[in-house]
Amino acid sequence: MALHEYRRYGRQMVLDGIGLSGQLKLKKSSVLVVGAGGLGCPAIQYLAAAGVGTLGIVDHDVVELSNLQRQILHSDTTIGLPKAESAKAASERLQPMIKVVSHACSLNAANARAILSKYDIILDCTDNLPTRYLLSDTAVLVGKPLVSGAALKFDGQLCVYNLGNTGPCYRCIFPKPPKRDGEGTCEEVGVLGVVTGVIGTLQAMEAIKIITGLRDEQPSLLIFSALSSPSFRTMKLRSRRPDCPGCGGDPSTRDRFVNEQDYVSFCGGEAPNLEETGKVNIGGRIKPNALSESLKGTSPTVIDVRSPTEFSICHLPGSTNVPLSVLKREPTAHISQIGDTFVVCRLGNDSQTAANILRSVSSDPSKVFDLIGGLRAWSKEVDPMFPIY
Ligand SMILES: Nc1ncnc2c1ncn2[C@@H]1O[C@H](COP(=O)(O)OP(=O)(O)OP(=O)(O)O)[C@@H](O)[C@H]1O
Ligand SMILES: [Zn+2]
Repeated sequence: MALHEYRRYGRQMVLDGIGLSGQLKLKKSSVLVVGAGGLGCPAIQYLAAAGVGTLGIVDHDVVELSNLQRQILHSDTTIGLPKAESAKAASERLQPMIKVVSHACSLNAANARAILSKYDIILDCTDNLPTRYLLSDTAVLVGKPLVSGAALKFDGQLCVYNLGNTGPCYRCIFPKPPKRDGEGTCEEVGVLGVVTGVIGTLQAMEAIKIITGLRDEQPSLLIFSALSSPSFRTMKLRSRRPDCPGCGGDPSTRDRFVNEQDYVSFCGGEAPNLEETGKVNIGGRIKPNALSESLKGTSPTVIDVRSPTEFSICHLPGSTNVPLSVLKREPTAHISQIGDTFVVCRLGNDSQTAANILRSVSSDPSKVFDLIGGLRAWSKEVDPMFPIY
């Protein structure tokens, strides 16, 4: 190591358990961060600063304004650029001596093995279940530990899978995709940036512990709830399930298992379009421009099924806030039996559910409409100044 490296890393090299040998291990190591979003940005930042020799960054998305509240390696000037490139440039600014490789592509069953096998440790900083299962299966296949993080609203989770190639994998703990009742993605239900910061930073911590040999091999799941006291809880995890298709059985068949998996449909596929699945009683769906016309001159019932918090940020003039949970309890109280009823939400999913419920109690279901694409589409197509997020 050069003199400037002793200076740069001195504060962590003096720590028992790190020392010169630990710093050299970090320098020789390579970590792949999948997802350069809310979790990936803080993880990349600390791994780069700590001197991890090679960092790989996978992300298929581009930077958007709504990312900047938590995806701290990106900035106004990188909006529109691939996140993998934006994060690479930011980490190179932070630490010019390390090697950063960007993979601006979707990680899928066809490329996961080739990409993961180039690195020592994998960080799952993504936000969707198909990628979580794919990463877990592939990490087992290529024999790498997988440091997995998740964050939503005020809560987060952290777990290291396939630790020492003997620890449980994601499928051992979640043989079926975990149900998140009434919950959605960060985009749907929100997340506090600091929560992703906490979990992403802990993912970097776990990676550093594994590289330097400071991590024991006891599998555990850390649960973080910013609004609870205490905020951190740790649960010991069971060992591998012998019948787990991801890590149990004959290793020679695992490659085929990954190739044959349809990860998206295993996890329930895309958010259902109720109209296509035949669950909408009649075709009472309306596009933003048509709703805009319908609102002119008349004063129909407009029900906004978002939460009161979301409603207080912005809403259509004359609309009434009836959160979906309230509407489900007493649908008849909110239906206009005379004129049209228009139901809106943010992205157009909850309003479909709500409209369906209202149709089932309406004397004329053809007068109940839900706004396609929600208020997000309204802001794009009708009113660009509408401050939806
Ligand atoms: N299979 C995948 N291949 C590559 N990148 C992925 C994959 N799955 C998820 N990602 C990336 O993981 C990141 C997850 O981060 P995060 O949820 O904070 O960002 P986001 O999706 O931009 O957020 P929002 O939900 O607010 O739009 C995203 O940048 C996303 O592009
Ligand atoms: Zn398993």
